[in-house]
This record gives sequence, C-alpha cells and structure tokens, in this order.
Amino acid sequence: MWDDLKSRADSVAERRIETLFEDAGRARDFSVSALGMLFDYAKTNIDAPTRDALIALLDKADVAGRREAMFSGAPINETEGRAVLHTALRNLDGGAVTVERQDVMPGVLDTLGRMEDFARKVRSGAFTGQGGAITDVVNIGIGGSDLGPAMAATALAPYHDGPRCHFVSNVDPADIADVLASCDPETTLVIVASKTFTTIETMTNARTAKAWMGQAVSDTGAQFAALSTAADKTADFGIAPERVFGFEDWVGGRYSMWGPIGLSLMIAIGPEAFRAFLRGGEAMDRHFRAAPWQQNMPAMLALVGMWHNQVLGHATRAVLPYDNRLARLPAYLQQLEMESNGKRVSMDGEELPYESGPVVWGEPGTNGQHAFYQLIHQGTRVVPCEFLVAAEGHEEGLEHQHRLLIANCLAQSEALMKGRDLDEAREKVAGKFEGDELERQARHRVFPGNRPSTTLAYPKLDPETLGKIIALYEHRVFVEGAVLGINSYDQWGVELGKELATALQPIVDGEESADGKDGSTAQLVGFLRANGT
Ligand SMILES: O=P(O)(O)OC[C@H]1O[C@](O)(CO)[C@@H](O)[C@@H]1O
Repeated sequence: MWDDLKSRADSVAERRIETLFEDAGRARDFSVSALGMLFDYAKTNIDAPTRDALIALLDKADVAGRREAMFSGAPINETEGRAVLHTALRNLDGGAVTVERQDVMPGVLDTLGRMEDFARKVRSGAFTGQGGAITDVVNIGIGGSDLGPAMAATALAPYHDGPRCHFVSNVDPADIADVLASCDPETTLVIVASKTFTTIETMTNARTAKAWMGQAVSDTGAQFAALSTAADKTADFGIAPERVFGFEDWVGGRYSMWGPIGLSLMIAIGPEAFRAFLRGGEAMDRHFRAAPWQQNMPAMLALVGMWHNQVLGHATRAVLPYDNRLARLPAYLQQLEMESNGKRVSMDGEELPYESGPVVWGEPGTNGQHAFYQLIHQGTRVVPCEFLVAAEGHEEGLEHQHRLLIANCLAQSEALMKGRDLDEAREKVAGKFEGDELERQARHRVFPGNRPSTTLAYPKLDPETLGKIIALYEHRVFVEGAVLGINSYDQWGVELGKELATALQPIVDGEESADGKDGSTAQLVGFLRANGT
C-alpha cells in the first residue's frame, strides 16, 4: 500500500497543483465541511485515486475498529495497559462509558460539578484568600498540565471575566519569579496541576509558591488547589480534599485539558463557557465516529498529513494560525502530535518501516510572514503548511483589519501553490536591469510554487469552536497513530533525560564529582560552576 502511494507520488511529482483546478469541482470535492467548519485540502497534489489509496490505509489498519475500541474504554494504550478516554470528559450527555465493566460517567460528571461549584465561588468572591476575593490564579504545571489550559486561556481571552490567570511551567526560576512579582499572595489562588504529582519542575515551583505565600499568609494550604490522579500525594502536600480535583489514569496528560486540568481556564471564562468548549469537543467526537472517511475531518486531516510526511518525505509541517489568539496552538500541538506519534517502534516493538509523525512548528500569521516565510516560499525544502483562519474576529470597529488578515492568509496559500516563474520575474525587473544582470536579478525573484497547504476555516474563535478544533487535532493524532501502528498514548521518550537530570543534580550542586561523566558534560559542569552556579 505504501509502495502504491510512493509510486503515485513519483507519477505526480512534476504535476502542478494548480492544474488540478481545471476540474471545476476540485475545491468542493477536496474539502470537508462539518460542524460549521471548512477543511480545504484542494491546494495539495492529492487527486481522487490518491485519496482512495490513502483511505485504503484506514481500512487496512482497521481504524474504525480501533476508534470504537478507544471510545468504548478498551485498553488501547497497550504499553501501559490503560484505556484512552479523554472523550469521556466531554461526554456531556452522560451516556455510559465503561472501563473494566464500570461506568466512569458518574465520577466524571461529579468532578465536573465540583469544579463548577468551586469556579463559581472563586469568581463570585464566595471563596476568598486571606486578603479577600481572589484576584489572581496561578496554574503551576508543565507539558499537558500547562499547554492545554495556557493555550486555551490565550485563545479565549475575549471571554475572560474572572480573576487574572497565569501559567508557570518552567523550572527556570525566572518563570515563577516573573509571575509572582505581579501577584498579591493574600488574594492569589495557586493551582498545582500534575497528573502524577511527582513532576520535578511542578513540585519545585509549587514549593516555591508555597514559601512565597507563607511570607504573608498564615494558612497557605487554604489558597492552594490540586489537579491530579494522586490523591495521597496532594494530601501530603497539605491540600484539603475539597480542593483536590481528581481524574483517572485513562486521561493522558496531553489530552487532559477537558477535565480538572482545565480548572484555571474554567475560572477565567466561567463554567458556562467551559461547557461550550466541552460541547465543541463532544460534537467533533460524534462527527469522527459517524462520518464516512471522505467526509471525516480528522481522518482526512490525518491522511493529508501522512501523504506529505510518510509518502512525500516532507519532514516538517508548519501550523500557521491567522488568529493571533492561537499563538500557543503550535506549542500545544508540538506536545500533542510529537509526544504522541514521535515513536521509533510500532505497538509490537518492531522498528517502523516509515517515518514517525512529523516535526510540527509554527507561529501566527501575519507575524511569520515577516520572519520564516522566506524559507517556506523559496527554500530548498518543501514545508506543507496548515493555515487556520476565522471568518469573524471579536474586535468591533476593526473589521477592516480582520479582512486584511484574511486576505493575507489566502494570499499565502495562493502564492505557495502558484509561485512566480522566470518570465514573470523578468517582467518584475525589466526596466531596472539589463542583459546578464537582469537574468541574475530575475532568478532571485522566482518562486517555484507547487507547495502544498491546507486551510481550516471556521466562523469565530469562541469556546465551542475551540473545542471542535482541539478535538479535531486529537483525533487526527489517533488516526495517524492507528495507521502507523504506533501507540500514541505513552511517552517513554521523556524518561531518559529525567533520570539523567536527577543523577546530575548532586554534581551540579557540587556534592559529587563529575568524574565518570563524559568529557563534554564534565567540562560544561566545570564552566557553569566556575561562573556562578
Ligand atoms: O502532569 P504531570 O504528571 O506533572 O506530567 C506533566 C507532563 O510530563 C510528561 O509526562 C512528560 O514530559 C507529559 O506527558 C505530561 O503532560
């Protein structure tokens, strides 16, 4: 199958994407419309037979069967023996979802209710700090316990009507110091977000926050809440059970923002808006389970990605939101996609015969245009681009600026596809240069074009739409993992560095010698210790 796709790739290598638009129905046929959103992949070199061959991958890998295994609570995270049920966190209709014959929904809905109750009290001032109503919420967490709520808090800024919300993740003391400098300990709520409650960065920052608060507040524990699967450890930290919001190990860290890990977001935007976010995710779940593959947005998003990465060999993918509030989306997707599908062996431990998931990176437009788009348009590598754009912004009276933003987004995908040939480039410089110099100058102005991109267009970045977009990307990762035979739900690749950091700590502290370390590491320790550590 992969060989068939590779030979298709060879046969279309010289074809210009724009020639595919000789078919007047191309745009409609090579798009998916669902849930009020439009995913347009017409500006790729995928034709109908290629699409059929890609869809065949789904059937070969029994993606439909695996999808139902996931939704029904089977332990599809096979290396850890766990179910994968973040979808239960947004299953607002509460229909039974069973893990080991136990319906998990009563627990999920009970925790959601407790979160809403707490969020309302914080927002209304019924829950206070020593100095009165809470003015600032500091979420301390890292990876999945940070990126989701931090990304969404930025995305949904127009919906914030609660206390200010801050996110601390890095063990670099600069991170927490900068945040705490703007907060009053007497009116700050600290939320320690950690699935395991052992992550060294988070626990170190939590202790720092506790010490900071302790200088002004007599009962610091009363201004702390915890989001974790480890109730025993949250108790040891001194956080009362009524402010501990638990979840189960079938929620992966990078899939966890729909449940307790979303508490800081819920406090910022309110429980009703948070429910709208959940409803968006739930709607995407229904779509993903029911839509035939060709009309299935997550499936087609995944297949287009695999065509570019595994078949054509484009190693990276740029995520380019023309929506400034999605500034953290690329970072969020880096964890979601690269921690999930950045694996070198398949589920059964065999080396993958193809590339794993791509490198994902990006920045909002139009900023990126003035930074790295040069390489995207004229560099030697092809970087498939994923544009996101809203039909409407939130800024009344500035609609003309939003239209300018849209024009820029559409212009980029058009420029990537069409490019500019040497004749056009010559015309651009004719009159300014002559002879050989004209030729030389013209060559610098050639855009090869034929560079693929997709665009996800949606009405407006409101909570429900954000929920749809995030669930769309989650399911894309699932489909890609299922086709590649990867376990998308473990992350052993983060372990080695953690273990070595623990072993290096006493060496950096000067308590142990660096003898026995490699020469480079020993030299760096020596330099850093000699210069201030
Ligand atoms: O929520 P925890 O347990 O603190 O983990 C934080 C992050 O660390 C990781 O386990 C690995 O870095 C991520 O998967 C996770 O989101």
